[in-house]
Amino acid sequence: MLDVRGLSAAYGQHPALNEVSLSVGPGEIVVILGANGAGKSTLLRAIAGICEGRVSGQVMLNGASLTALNSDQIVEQGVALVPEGRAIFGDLTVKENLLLGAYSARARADEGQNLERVLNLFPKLIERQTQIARTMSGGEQQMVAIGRAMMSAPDILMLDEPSLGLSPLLCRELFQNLAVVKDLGIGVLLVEQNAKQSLAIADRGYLLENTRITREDSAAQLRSDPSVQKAFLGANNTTRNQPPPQTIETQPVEPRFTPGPALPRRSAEQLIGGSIEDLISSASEASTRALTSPSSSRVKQAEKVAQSRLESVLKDIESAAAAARRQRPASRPTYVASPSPQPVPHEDGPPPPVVEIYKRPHVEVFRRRPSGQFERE
Ligand SMILES: Nc1ncnc2c1ncn2[C@@H]1O[C@H](COP(=O)(O)OP(=O)(O)OP(=O)(O)O)[C@@H](O)[C@H]1O
Repeated sequence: MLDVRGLSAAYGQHPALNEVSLSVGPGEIVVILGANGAGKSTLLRAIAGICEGRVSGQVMLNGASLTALNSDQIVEQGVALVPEGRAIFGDLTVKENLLLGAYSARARADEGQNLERVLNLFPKLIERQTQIARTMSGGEQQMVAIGRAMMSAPDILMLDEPSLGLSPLLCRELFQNLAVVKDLGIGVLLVEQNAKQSLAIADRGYLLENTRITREDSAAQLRSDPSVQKAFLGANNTTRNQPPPQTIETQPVEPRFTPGPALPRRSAEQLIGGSIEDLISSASEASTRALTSPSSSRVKQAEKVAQSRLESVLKDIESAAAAARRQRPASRPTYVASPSPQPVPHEDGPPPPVVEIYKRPHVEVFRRRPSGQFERE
């Protein structure tokens, strides 16, 4: 049983989650509904220990606290997250992606059994195990992402907008698969904008509005509630995919909760559960294999066509720029740099707020050589 008590998160001065409490039982599907920016992804990331902001509150799994643990330890305890956008390793094969999910000690011993369970859940992956993941369709990639999370043998599976970008047919298939995950006794915490299909398979749901839980109810009650229908189920729907109904605060905001210690950050190697070097050499091997496969001449042909299209677009841009230069007036206004940046005056009121963005600072770039090998830049 996952039990979240008073979970809050903030990015600098910007509160993203306020005193959120919820629970997910074994074999239960719980859906979180909310408009864009309500704090849904922050909630899942905070539970998984990967929120970049300041987090406070309690997260318990089967009575044990996860609050002070890092994300690897949280996976080890039995909570897995399928993040928004899937985040699979595109240059690795399907099987390599799945096996990366079994890096935790709790899953390693039963790797074979877990793989069998995933392939039973997604039979389409059986004959695709050696396929390079990025060459698969969006729906198939989503299966790989969920399969990878399932390889960690979780008690709780969290999914962030898994239906995003999928066709209606693939959406239906995805939600049917989640119902099978539930039948395995795994608790599912699902963030979705597809309220109709998610409420159809869910047991309970929470409404998250403007950083706070405003309602908890059975999925059946939520489905039949006119206000939920209006907001999330398409009846005069005006809020789905719209910004949350909050006014933008232009003054510094007082924190509305007591900040606790930040959850520990993780290195990239902790994230993937192995060394970057091993991952790169595995990616190199996969990519070399792909280039030397019988279809590689077709790939080269396609690359040539793309290259010549790119060159012709660049030529068009250059000639347009040359034409613009010829038409430019002889004398141009002179700009004098001001000593310090001044806020831009805003005709209708105060200037827009400054939004702080928190990102991981470390980026490494790898170049793929024509041979298919990857090298660090
Ligand atoms: N890394 C970050 N740095 C700064 N602000 C952030 C960061 N991540 C999220 N936010 C802000 O926190 C708020 C909640 O974002 P979050 O992604 O949790 O919302 P959401 O409900 O998942 O939205 P969506 O449905 O659009 O994905 C938003 O105002 C967002 O701009």
